Amino acid sequence: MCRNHAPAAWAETKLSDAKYASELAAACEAVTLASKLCQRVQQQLTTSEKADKDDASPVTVADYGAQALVAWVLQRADPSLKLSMVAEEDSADLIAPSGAAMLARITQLINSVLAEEQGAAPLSEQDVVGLIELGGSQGGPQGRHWVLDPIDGTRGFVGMRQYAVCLGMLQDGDVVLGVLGCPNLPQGAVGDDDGGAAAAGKSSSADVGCLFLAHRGAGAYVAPLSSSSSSLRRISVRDESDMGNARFMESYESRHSDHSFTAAVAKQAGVSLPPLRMDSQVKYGLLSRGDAGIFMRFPPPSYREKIWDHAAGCVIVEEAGGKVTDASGARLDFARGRWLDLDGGIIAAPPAVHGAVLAAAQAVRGSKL
Ligand SMILES: Nc1ncnc2c1ncn2[C@@H]1O[C@H](COP(=O)(O)O)[C@@H](OP(=O)(O)O)[C@H]1O
Ligand SMILES: [Mg+2]
Ligand SMILES: [Mg+2]
Ligand SMILES: [Mg+2]
Repeated sequence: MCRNHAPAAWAETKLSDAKYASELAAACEAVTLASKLCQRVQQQLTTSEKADKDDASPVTVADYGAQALVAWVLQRADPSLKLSMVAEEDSADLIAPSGAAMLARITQLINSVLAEEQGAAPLSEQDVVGLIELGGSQGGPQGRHWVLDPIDGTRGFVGMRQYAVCLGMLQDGDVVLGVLGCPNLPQGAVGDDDGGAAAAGKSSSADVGCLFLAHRGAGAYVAPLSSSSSSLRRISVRDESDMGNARFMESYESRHSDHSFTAAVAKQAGVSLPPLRMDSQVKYGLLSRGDAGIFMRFPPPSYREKIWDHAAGCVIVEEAGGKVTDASGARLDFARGRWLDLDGGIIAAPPAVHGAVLAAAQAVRGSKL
């Protein structure tokens, strides 16, 4: 892959000379393009463009469209390499006869974005199916695998709240790049007063839409989603250990993360501020930017986490100086395939706070056994 594709703004950072500079540039372009498709769809989503998967989670034309567009950009960035991508969506429902109308609508959407944003020739329905199917890799500890959640927080997307396009790059078992496109997130700090409005995806300001990115060893950054190549700002987690000032974040949906359990952990740890409840990996972005101090996720015991729900967010938090572990304090291991087998839940926080939250979670878990 040639090395001259890094945006000019990167010269100001450690990124232009970084090992995976051109891959990061491609990832940012892919996420930005997919985010544009999502923004178009969110305003005009109709019920016929949603389907419920077996686990009752929704999938929309935008999930499929974003996955195909990310694969298209990555493939084009390096046509000589066979793309290995571990992505959430598959083509099964689209190639079934009942999926014909949805496939036609997705192809039309992709082609309008490609024509307007890239001046590119239209894709056929078969091309679109092929791009979506590139996401079927099993990942693993060797070589390079892109890790994609085309829309994380589909419930938030459908409900006009927060969502994120999430792309990571796994190299020999380590997530070395992460990019999050967050079209509904205010660029300014999400403070105590506007937390609820931001969670709902509503903001009084025009400055909405953020791109978070990180390169292992070269830091974490944020830029406006609309002009990500011109202004990058380095970000870091909060430097504060006072639990009285700490705010924690968790899923908007209690079925994704047990709100009563996190409330008990917060109480045990001395956290008194109410939680900020938001959909998607936007929460990892907010932690990395210092808007909130703690992220907790405690799904039902039977739930198995997937790597695309955490890969990009995790490297961004770590490069912003934060710590991300499961409920037994182990780092998350993204090299085991499509699943992220971990113990109990996920806790992310600055190092000065992480230990106390982990101890509190273990105490609450112990008391419930
Ligand atoms: N019962 C469950 N428990 C925990 N997580 C779940 C879940 N059902 C779905 N999820 C996952 O939670 C993700 C959203 O996380 P959050 O709650 O932070 O918004 C979903 O991502 P998708 O929206 O990409 O499907 C999905 O993978
Ligand atoms: Mg989903
Ligand atoms: Mg997800
Ligand atoms: Mg998703």
